[in-house]
Amino acid sequence: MAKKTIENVDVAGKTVLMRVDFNVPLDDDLNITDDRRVRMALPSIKSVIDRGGRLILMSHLGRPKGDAGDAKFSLKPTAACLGKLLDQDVAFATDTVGDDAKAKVAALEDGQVLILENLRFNDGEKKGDAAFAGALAAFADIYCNDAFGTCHRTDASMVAVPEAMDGKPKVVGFLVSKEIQYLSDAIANPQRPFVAILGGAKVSDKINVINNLLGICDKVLIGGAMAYTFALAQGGQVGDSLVEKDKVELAKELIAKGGDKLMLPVDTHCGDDFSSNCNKQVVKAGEIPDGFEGLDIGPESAKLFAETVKSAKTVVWNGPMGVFEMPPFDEGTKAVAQAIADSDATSIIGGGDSAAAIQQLGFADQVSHVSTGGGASLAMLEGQEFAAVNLLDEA
Ligand SMILES: Nc1ncnc2c1ncn2[C@@H]1O[C@H](COP(=O)(O)OP(=O)(O)OP(=O)(O)O)[C@@H](O)[C@H]1O
Ligand SMILES: O=C(O)[C@H](O)COP(=O)(O)O
Repeated sequence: MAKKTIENVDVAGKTVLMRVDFNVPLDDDLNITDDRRVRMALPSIKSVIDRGGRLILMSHLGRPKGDAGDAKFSLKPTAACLGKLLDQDVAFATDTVGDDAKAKVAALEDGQVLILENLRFNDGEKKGDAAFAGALAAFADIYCNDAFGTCHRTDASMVAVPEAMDGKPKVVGFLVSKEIQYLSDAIANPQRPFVAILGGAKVSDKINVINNLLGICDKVLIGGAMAYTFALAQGGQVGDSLVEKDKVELAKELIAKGGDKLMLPVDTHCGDDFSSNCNKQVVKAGEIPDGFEGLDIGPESAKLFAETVKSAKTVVWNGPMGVFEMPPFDEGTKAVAQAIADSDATSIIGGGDSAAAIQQLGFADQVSHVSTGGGASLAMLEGQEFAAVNLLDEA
């Protein structure tokens, strides 16, 4: 069902409390190493301030545990980053619902922006605490959720805060709206052939995604380390590869359920050490010798996967095909990314690492949509519904 968006509400002279996902990576000097999540929230932010609204942004950063105030979890660098992107001052409150936040909210003028400190510095955020939510809700006239990466969470700012703003407008931002449009439409109304490519480290992270997509897709291609658990399930030899022995039975069930739909690698690029300059060899899938570990899909698999992608009308990709951070084991991931970039299919890239890979390889502009959500995009591909979105106003 379509949700009311931020552009559907009159914000002039009003205070908007917007949940964003500014959970950005920081280096040791607290520089933001990838500001994509801040940039992707700009359309909603601008929509409010350009129409004379007063904007309070709230987010979490990382998973602080009892270390409130620790600079490595502070949202302060995002205020400077956003200020540069907007070319205007962005105020920063050193707390969430304390004296500094209250004073800065009261001082906000039309067209100005304030960022509150990390919501998770307050225990109430993860607990969904009503008093904490009530204090945040009291700041504003309008609630907006533009935090796609956090939509699968039921933290206070995602659920209890909009619930506490009963009677006031509760809307989605442009980013959440766009992400849902791509990720849920791909599943509900895919143009066929619909091909999913799943990789990454663990089968256990993606069991529900594989299960759900096997019911919807025409082909599900499996790469990454999780392919070795499937190889083991087929009675193959996996040498020293990363495997999840307790998931072998489940892999057998998925192989049986998938039939021809499930495509596993036919060869493996392996090495005798987890490093770029190890001794390498390409072997048939399930024939990895002792002393070697699988680090990428092999060239035959890359070709097969690329051909399958070429014939697709919809492609969803989550998780790299190998250890793409360590050349030459980035070749399988590159081949798949290149095939997606070359294809005319609607292409959706989900997951933190696949998004990073497509960016790193320079193909981000040649795909239809790169999700800002890791866990949230997986949850959508599993077919989950989000309480944080369901409770917002209908259009
Ligand atoms: N054959 C392999 N052996 C060991 N590690 C591998 C292998 N193939 C892929 N990986 C690693 O898996 C990691 C990515 O897996 P992950 O499941 O986290 O992917 P993702 O879903 O795209 O990302 P995220 O979890 O951040 O959303 C990468 O760091 C990559 O190096
Ligand atoms: O990076 C993410 O996936 C989101 O910001 C959610 O973070 P979380 O997994 O710590 O809730």
